[in-house]
Amino acid sequence: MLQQKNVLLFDLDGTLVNSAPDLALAVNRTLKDLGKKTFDGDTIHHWVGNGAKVLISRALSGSADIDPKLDQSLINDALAIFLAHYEQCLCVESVLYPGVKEGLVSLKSAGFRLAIITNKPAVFIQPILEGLEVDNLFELLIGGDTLPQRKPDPAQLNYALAELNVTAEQCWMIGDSKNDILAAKAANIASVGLTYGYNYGESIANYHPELCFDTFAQLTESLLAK
Ligand SMILES: O=C(O)COP(=O)(O)O
Ligand SMILES: [Mg+2]
Repeated sequence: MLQQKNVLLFDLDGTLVNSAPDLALAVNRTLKDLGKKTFDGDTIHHWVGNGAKVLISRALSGSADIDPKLDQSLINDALAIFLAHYEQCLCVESVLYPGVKEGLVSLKSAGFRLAIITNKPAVFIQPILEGLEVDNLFELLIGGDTLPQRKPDPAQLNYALAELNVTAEQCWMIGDSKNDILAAKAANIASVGLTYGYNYGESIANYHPELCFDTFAQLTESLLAK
């Protein structure tokens, strides 16, 4: 059953790239510029997953639950400052998770078509892939601002199906967050949960992806298995 699917839709942050340290660096530089309290990396890590605006709104709220009284103009100013800082530190501490580069290369050589669907702003995808030397493997890059909707909405996944001219049955959506699994289910795409990334401190298995792996090497091995 696994080998009948030949399209792999990958989430980026927490799935291919451990990007939380650089996101935390940019968040804290932003908070410092605004004269606000900064946070440790572990706290910020739990706020990653819904794109840049939600991340900075959580940081301004000091909580995963965004303060409904937050001023919209403060959010917009903080977002602009954050984006400028993040652009300067995309690959300072960010690394591919173990087994990702070898896994992607062998999956592509085995005939799988690869795409990225992330909630991260699209402008950062290519520079990060270049910085980590995996930029020539993907056919399609979809960011959190490519469409008005973001995961867990299925719109980015449905858009990918149309762009790649494939059916939902041909694809796996592979991610670390409930947003990936919920979007996949809403698009009728089978999903794989990876347990090492960012899921707000919760087990990804709670969202019932079809498959679950603890390492990228295990994922690669399963997909390549006859
Ligand atoms: O940057 C984010 O908020 C999440 O990005 P992801 O969708 O690649 O996990
Ligand atoms: Mg992710």
